[in-house]
Amino acid sequence: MRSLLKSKPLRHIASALRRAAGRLHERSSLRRLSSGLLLTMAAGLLVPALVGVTALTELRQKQIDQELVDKLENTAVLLGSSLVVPAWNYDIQGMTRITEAAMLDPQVVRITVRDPASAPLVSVEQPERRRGRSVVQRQDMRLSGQVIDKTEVAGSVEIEFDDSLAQQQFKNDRQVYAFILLGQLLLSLGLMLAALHLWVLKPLTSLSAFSSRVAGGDFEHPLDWSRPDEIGRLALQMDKMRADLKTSFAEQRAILTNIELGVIFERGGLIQLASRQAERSFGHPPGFMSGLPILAIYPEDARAGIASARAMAAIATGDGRHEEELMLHRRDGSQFWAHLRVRQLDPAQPQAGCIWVIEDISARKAVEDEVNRLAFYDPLTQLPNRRLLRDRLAQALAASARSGMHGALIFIDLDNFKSLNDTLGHARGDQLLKLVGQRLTHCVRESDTVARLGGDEFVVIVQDLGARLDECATQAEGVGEKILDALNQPYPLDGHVRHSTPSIGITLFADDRDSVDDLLKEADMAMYQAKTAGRNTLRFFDADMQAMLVQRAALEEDMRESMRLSHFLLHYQPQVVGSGRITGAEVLLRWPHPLRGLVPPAEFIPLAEDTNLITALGHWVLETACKTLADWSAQDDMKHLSVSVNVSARQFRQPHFVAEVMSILERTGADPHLLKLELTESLLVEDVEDIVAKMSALKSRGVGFSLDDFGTGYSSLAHLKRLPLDQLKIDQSFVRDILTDPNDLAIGRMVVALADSLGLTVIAEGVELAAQRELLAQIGCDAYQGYLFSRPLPREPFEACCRAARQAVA
Ligand SMILES: Nc1nc2c(ncn2[C@@H]2O[C@@H]3COP(=O)(O)O[C@H]4[C@@H](O)[C@H](n5cnc6c(=O)[nH]c(N)nc65)O[C@@H]4COP(=O)(O)O[C@H]3[C@H]2O)c(=O)[nH]1
Repeated sequence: MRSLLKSKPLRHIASALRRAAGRLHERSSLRRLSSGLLLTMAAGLLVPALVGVTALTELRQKQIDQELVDKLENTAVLLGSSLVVPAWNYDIQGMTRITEAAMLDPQVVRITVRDPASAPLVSVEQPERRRGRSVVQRQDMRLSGQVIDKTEVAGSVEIEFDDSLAQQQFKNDRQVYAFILLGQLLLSLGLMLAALHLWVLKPLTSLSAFSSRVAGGDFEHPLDWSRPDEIGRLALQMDKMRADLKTSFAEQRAILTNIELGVIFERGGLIQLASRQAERSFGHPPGFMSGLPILAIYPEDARAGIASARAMAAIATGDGRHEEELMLHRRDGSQFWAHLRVRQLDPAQPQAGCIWVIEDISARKAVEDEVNRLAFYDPLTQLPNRRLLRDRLAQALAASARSGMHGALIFIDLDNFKSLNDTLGHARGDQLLKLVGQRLTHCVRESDTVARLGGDEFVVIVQDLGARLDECATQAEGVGEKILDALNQPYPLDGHVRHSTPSIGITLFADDRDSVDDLLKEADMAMYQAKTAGRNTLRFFDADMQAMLVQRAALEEDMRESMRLSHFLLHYQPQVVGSGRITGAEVLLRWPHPLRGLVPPAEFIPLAEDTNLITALGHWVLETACKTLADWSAQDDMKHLSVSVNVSARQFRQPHFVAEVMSILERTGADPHLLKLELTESLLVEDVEDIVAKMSALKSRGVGFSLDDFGTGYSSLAHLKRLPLDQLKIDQSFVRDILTDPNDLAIGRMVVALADSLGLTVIAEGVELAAQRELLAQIGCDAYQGYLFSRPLPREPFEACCRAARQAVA
């Protein structure tokens, strides 16, 4: 076989087939199928043909060889017969003629005639030797019959054949066989290929194109074939599959288009398919999500990496599913809350991809946020409320215990907010609270917490102020001062500028040993200390404050009890002109406490103001003072005396204050001209219109007004000019050092000058020394009040004092 293949034509065929096969191999799979079939068919035809040709040529070779042998033998016999007589006669010429005639056969190469003793008689040889094999035949020449009686050997003849002609003949035959074989092969192959192309390859090519169209999503064009054979059945089945696919794709698309969830099919990190809702959720036009990396749905910041890594890791290491709620990224860069569920199609084959189901939960989150906001935030200021504050404080304490860093809890209460709210109205009060919240937020870092406890109470948690207590205290004080300054700035409310001040209490924390409640209580107590210290200031908490607070609560209770039992008293302190003539008295409230003795008003008046007991208490003071006035009007030596009554800002701001005073005056029969109301400067901070109106109403009935503590507050000249005042009172803080402190003296002078310019009288309080009185007289002060003349006294001793003074002057 190998030798056969080495023959040239077959080599050509084989190499041509190989080339054809090679070319076919490079083509599509269908081409590979056809080249495979072609090779198989060629081999199937070629092998039996080669075997047949081989057998045939071998047979032919034998046949030619045999023919040569037969011919040689026949020629030898014939030649022997022809030469026997000449040989017997020793006729050389005759033998030569015969042999030369025999030599005409091209296959005969040599003829040698020998005598009986084998001596050559005639020998003829072709001049040119052939190249083939030599075959020699020797034939005895026997004479018998007609010439002699017995058989005699006349000699022998030797004939030599060359087989080259026979071999040539064989070659020619073989070529003919090869050409016949080749022709048959090519014809068969051609016919088979034509049949294969027509019946198999062409339909397969059409089916392949059809399946490519279906694979590309074209389900619309059916395969309209009617062939009864196997390929026809295959085509029918494929078309049925197309129809089924069309239906199921239509169903799938209907689901993907109408489902309210976003569905993404992802493989190898790329989005293969996205539902319409997914495209809508992410803000992509239809079809635009396919091909995008799945990471594109995550926000671009650092959380995205973490979130996506979390999802991938959970899918890879878990049971092939992952679920979480997180923010996802829209095409326009905005973000939305989503519930994300990721499932692997086949956990055994991660490369098969995942289904991502995305539910836009923005609306639900918004509701949750709203609920959360309502539960944890103050609706007015949008600041954390008490509940959230407690939670944040607990977290801050835990964090402080972990880090060893100190923090501070700052309690802020607005001074006089209640009266401001009452006089300005709730809308403006709310506006003020909002501004306070905003200012507080600007005073601290974003990580700190500003909360509103309710009313005018705010709390700030400041963290990480330092590892040392002193360092922390300094920092906290800085924050407190900043808050104090910020809240002292004027508040623009509906076109009017208002003022408000805070009292601030600060407590520090360094670990979680103190409970949330303890800390809040401490900061609250510190804030009260700030209030007691005169407001608009800040105080740190210390342990004594606890006791003080308890005492304060008890005091409030006692005060209510004393009011019920009418235990309060009025003391009268003389007001004098010149060297000692008493013109009137300031009534000063006294509280004889069953256990504590006489409690000074400086201790209980602020508490009465904070608890609003001052309104009832003030009413009682006014009524009692007016009764005294009425009593004195019946006494000749007392009827000229005026009475000054302290009126707290809260009391004055009562809407019915004017009516209340009128009604008391009427009821008691007191002369309004002898009643002087002492207002504090701090009253003038808010709603001057209302104050002017009330004062004017009372003034028109004869009631006089004195401005108490003048010089300590905020009164502006513009305000003062509008108030129907009668008197300015130089505060005792300026009188105390007026002899030694040039500033205090200058203030005294300024008050007198101001009073002159406004047409008011001036009274100095806290005059303890004659030198003080003299100096005050020198600078133009009209009246005096102080221990130099008398301490505040109960009514009877006061009356006795007045009478004694009258007699002394007389
Ligand atoms: N060191 C010193 N002090 C002198 C001298 N002369 C008088 N004082 C005190 O100075 C205070 C004067 O009253 P104020 O400035 O109206 O200040 C009053 C007033 O603002 C308030 N207050 C007293 N009674 C009433 C009241 O009935 N109603 C209201 N709203 N406040 C009152 O309590 C404050 C304190 O009253 P008090 O403790 O009675 O204190 C009184 C009086 O005892 C002196 O020479 N030296």
